Amino acid sequence: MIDLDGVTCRYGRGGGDGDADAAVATVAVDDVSLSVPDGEFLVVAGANGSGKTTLVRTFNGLVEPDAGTVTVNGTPVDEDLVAARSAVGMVFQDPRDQLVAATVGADVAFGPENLGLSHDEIDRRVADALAAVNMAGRERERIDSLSGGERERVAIAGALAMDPDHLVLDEPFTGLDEPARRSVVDRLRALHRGGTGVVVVTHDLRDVAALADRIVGLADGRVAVDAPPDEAVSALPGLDVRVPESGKFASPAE
Ligand SMILES: Nc1ncnc2c1ncn2[C@@H]1O[C@H](COP(=O)(O)OP(=O)(O)OP(=O)(O)O)[C@@H](O)[C@H]1O
Repeated sequence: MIDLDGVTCRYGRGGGDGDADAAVATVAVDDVSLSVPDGEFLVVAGANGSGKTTLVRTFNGLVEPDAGTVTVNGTPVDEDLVAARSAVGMVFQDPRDQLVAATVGADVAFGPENLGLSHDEIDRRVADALAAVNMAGRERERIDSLSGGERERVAIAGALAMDPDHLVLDEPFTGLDEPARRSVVDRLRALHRGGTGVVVVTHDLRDVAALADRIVGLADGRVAVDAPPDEAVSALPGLDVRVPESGKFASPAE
């Protein structure tokens, strides 16, 4: 469970408290309280600059709030960063920011190696994580030989190899063609069914609306919508969020 209580994040204070500094501060996240239960598929939607990335980066301490608290499984994130980062896996907007090794297997193993696990356990986690993104047995392939969709799936596998309770993906469909988008959506559906909590950040709901248990819509750093998809749909276009054309969401069952 991820819990946010009164979280506020600012940029650009320049390290001082004077009026001049305050005048240039951007409030990216403004007094947000939110709980993300284990196993939930949550979509965080909102226009560019509404605070989505900043908000989810507080979930595992990549961004430290200026006010408020974030706890993961009951422990404040700033008291145990390792626990928070083990429980909340993050896949960045551009997988190139995240892929660190030359081959698929070495890349996915990077996180578990830093946890000090045994070789057998690392191998098992890498194999399981690659299977979960439909890339079983491709450990030896070079990252630079992969398509954009495959790189995205390797980035997801790298986060999964940490065995997180929640997987957070920031704009996972950017730059992917339709088959690659569908493949990533299929993987997210399967992960959710397997019990992993999934948080997807997007300004375009078409790919994930049918999977969501709940949609949180941000506007100017505040929660403007917090509802199941069918209820959220009427409010979201007002937040400059692209919704499926029918305005209705398909059943996630298939
Ligand atoms: N490192 C930074 N330094 C200064 N301002 C920042 C920084 N990161 C974000 N901001 C500002 O904070 C606000 C929220 O940005 P954030 O990236 O969290 O929103 P977002 O909804 O994820 O946007 P996008 O969809 O464009 O990624 C914006 O006004 C942005 O310009």
